[in-house]
Amino acid sequence: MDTKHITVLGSGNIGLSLAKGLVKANIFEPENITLTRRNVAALQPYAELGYNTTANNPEAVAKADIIVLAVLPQQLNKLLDEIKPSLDPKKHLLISVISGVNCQDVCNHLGFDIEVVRAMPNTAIAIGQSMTCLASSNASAENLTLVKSMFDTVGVSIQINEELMTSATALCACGIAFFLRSIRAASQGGTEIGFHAHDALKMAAQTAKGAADLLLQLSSHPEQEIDKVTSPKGCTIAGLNEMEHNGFSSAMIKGIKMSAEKAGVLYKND
Ligand SMILES: NC(=O)C1=CN([C@@H]2O[C@H](COP(=O)(O)OP(=O)(O)OC[C@H]3O[C@@H](n4cnc5c(N)ncnc54)[C@H](OP(=O)(O)O)[C@@H]3O)[C@@H](O)[C@H]2O)C=CC1
Ligand SMILES: O=C(O)[C@@H]1CCC=N1
Repeated sequence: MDTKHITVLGSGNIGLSLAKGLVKANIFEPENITLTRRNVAALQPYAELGYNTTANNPEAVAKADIIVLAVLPQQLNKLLDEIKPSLDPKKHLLISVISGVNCQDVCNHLGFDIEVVRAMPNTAIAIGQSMTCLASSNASAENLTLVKSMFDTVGVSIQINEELMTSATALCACGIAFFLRSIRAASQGGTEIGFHAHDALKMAAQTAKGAADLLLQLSSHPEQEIDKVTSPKGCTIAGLNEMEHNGFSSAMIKGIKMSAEKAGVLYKND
């Protein structure tokens, strides 16, 4: 894989996180990655690390084997118009991390068929801990395997049906923000009951990591693990029930449904 050249068109939050993750996983050298954005000066720290940086999308496409589309949904059509003359369906594989845009939407806008794999990572990709969902309606099995092997080096990936990609966006890509907010809220509670803010945050984050690892390593169900914590007449069940009376689970479920709804219309509304 490291003999290939990968170009990230739209090197913002997720594009840069992906590039950093691929380098950290040792499957690409910065020299084999080109990063683009219009405000190319903002990429100077990456140029100093050996990445190729440019504002010239067609040039960046011409030197790539794999092209990652990582602009906002509302920025996509303009980008596709710009790179269309440089795209070669026989040479290029597109990976789109853009929410709400189908593989067919990309081909329709270009006016020709090109293999597109949709990937929905989250920002933990920068440290090799992403949950990434993959889907395609037109990529070869070989290219899907290639993309899966790439994303498996920067976390865990699964292949899903394309119609579930907006749901995957809500649960996994937006989801990391939901868990971060939960940890922040727990730390705020911790400060109110006596811990300095930096200690409370560290304690809350490690507690959350332990909870996730209990489920991942033991393959157990959350309620099974919760039952082990809630002593009869104890303080855990008192706190948990208070949270539920205030809509804790309901708020998370409603938030995820709202994000999925929004993810489904991000492109269509522009
Ligand atoms: N953030 C996240 O956690 C995730 C985001 N996504 C998806 O990834 C995409 C990007 O999101 P995010 O990284 O948050 O957004 P950002 O705004 O951080 O990144 C988008 C980048 O695209 C650049 N850009 C815009 N137009 C062009 C262009 N014509 N040519 C080259 N670069 C361009 C912008 O820089 P400049 O203005 O300088 O050109 C910017 O750096 C979205 O479609 C989102 O749905 C998917 C999964 C997770
Ligand atoms: O908030 C957003 O729209 C993007 C998509 C998933 C994560 N961030």
